[in-house]
Amino acid sequence: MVCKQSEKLANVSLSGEKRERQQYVPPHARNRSGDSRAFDNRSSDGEQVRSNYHSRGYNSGNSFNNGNSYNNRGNFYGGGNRGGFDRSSGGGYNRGNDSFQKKDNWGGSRYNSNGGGNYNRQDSRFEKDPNDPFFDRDDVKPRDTRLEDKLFGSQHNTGINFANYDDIPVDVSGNDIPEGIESFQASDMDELLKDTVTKAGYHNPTPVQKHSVSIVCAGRDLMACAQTGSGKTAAFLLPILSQNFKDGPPPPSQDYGYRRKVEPNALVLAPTRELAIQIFEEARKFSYRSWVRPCVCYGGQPIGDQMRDLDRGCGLLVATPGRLVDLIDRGKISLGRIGYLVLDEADRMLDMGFEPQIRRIVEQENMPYERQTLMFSATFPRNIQMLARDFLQDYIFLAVGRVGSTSENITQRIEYVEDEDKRSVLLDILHNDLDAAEANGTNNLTLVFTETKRAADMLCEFLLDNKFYATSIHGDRSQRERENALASFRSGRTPIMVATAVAARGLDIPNVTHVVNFDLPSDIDDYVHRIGRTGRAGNTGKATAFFNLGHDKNILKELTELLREANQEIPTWIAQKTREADRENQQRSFNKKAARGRGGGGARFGASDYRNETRSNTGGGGGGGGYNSGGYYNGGGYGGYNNNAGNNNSSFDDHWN
Ligand SMILES: Nc1ncnc2c1ncn2[C@@H]1O[C@H](COP(=O)(O)OP(=O)(O)OP(=O)(O)O)[C@@H](O)[C@H]1O
Repeated sequence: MVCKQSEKLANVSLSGEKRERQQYVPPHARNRSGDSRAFDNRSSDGEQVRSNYHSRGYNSGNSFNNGNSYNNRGNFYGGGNRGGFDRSSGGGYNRGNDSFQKKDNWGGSRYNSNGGGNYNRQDSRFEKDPNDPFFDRDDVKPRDTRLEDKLFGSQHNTGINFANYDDIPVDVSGNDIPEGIESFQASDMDELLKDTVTKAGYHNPTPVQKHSVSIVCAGRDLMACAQTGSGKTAAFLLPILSQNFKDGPPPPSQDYGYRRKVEPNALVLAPTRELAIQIFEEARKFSYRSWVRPCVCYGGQPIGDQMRDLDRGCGLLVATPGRLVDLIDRGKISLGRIGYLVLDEADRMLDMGFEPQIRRIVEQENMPYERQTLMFSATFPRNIQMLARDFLQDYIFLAVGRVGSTSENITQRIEYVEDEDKRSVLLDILHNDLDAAEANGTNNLTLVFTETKRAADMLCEFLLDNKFYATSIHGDRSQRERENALASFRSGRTPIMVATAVAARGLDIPNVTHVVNFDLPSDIDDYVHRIGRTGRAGNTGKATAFFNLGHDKNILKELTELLREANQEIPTWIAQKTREADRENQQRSFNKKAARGRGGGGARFGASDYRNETRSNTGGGGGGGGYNSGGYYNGGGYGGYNNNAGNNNSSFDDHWN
């Protein structure tokens, strides 16, 4: 089906001459003098546009140089002492300042691999100020106003509906659930972190943060599910960093020599490179002035650069699974000191086929059994709950709203559009967006999703031919191109980005006011994540989906449920199309969704803590026995599941086996 659609797109794109394509005038713009407002605002002729496209969209390398954050960080920490092997220059906190000398043993004076950041600048900007509330704390670096501007300068503003998050019902289940925090300031979080949180403009915690801070600080494992854009990143970073700040840096490794491994204390696994970079940037922000030095490792970039950066110290590592395995194989990283493991968007990692790598990282390396494990996503299908069973111990399940639901901050519209009309309808939408942006004087961004990489490229080309500034992001583009495209979109230079699923998860881009599903995904969870790129942090957004029975009938029922649940308008044609799709579905012998364990018709799997579902289904009792994931850990049997079942007095057994 996808192929068919691509062919159709190809026909439009390739068969028409360029001039012909440029002659397209969308219906609402007809009879106007000059139909090229999309570009006319910026450029007066088509040729210029094309060159603008190259300089703005694809080749604008400048802006995302800061994506290579570890290179930039040379400016902030240690001023380019990349080697880190040089004791005299690479050490953490080796300044002549008394209060810092005390700590020179923990900052990683050799290789810095205990997580201490380098801090050896002889610069008056970095001298401690006696009026600083943290003056007496040896583990807190002096302020750096330039870095503050960089980290906290462009805060993401929360929207008018931010307070409404508190109205979303919260379901917390498990043993001995700690009380959620009321506010960051009244919580037990480390004082330095409280200060940083305020600098970051976080005045009130979101519901997922209220609970996760107390749960993680209480030393518990957590499986958390909350709607897109509701602050899950800080929900895991804040308690981990707070605990790290309180615990102080680990003792230096006894292992000296050039083969010495980097031993982070916290590991965050993310499915995509861009998401890993984004989490890393958040970690950098929240670890400001602390001993924790975050690093990021992901594919598509020279591994040597990443290894050198790791040598400078790494307390918290954000990584994509493939690159992490590579670094482990090269003997660069040891997981022997991991105290916190986070699987962000774990369901997506499994969809992408990362399960073997994840299982290897978690089960077959030397990761301590006594770690805390946290899993976060807006959706939790069956396969991910099974992973939770294997990796988490006596965990608390936290759901803010129904698992897999969409935020009411997003106004969703479903349009019935045949394939051959999609481009024309899209142009109408983009013109309307442009009108709205002009009227409001805002810089609105529109994200358009296609199903295939080829379709993304062709649609981007088509938009450029129609004088819209657009760029594209997908897995066939080089990492540099991907990062440039994202930076160009983020900055508003190309306010339209055509993307595949690679941009569906986790990306937090302010001003994305409209998400268009040019092609609907086949999985409803993907739809939830895609539209979640707008309407974040209490801001409002729009999502439009092009639906047609040829492609999308499998998703229709779940889509309708989702719309109803989020109080969205349900178009009248949907009832009729649902009946048609039902008739067809009944005739099909194989139901893909059922194969994935979603269960047709009723509530989707994972709508609540699965342990409870199982308990009520089986009548409880049992416990223990059951699952043994293979005994990678000393003492036989990864005890999490058995433990959990036993403590809960609930029964996982037959359901999981
Ligand atoms: N307590 C808070 N106060 C103000 N802003 C916040 C708060 N928590 C998070 N934010 C902001 O909200 C935005 C969305 O947060 P985040 O990216 O963590 O959402 P998410 O739940 O992980 O979304 P997704 O499911 O798409 O990954 C970010 O810009 C973040 O800075």
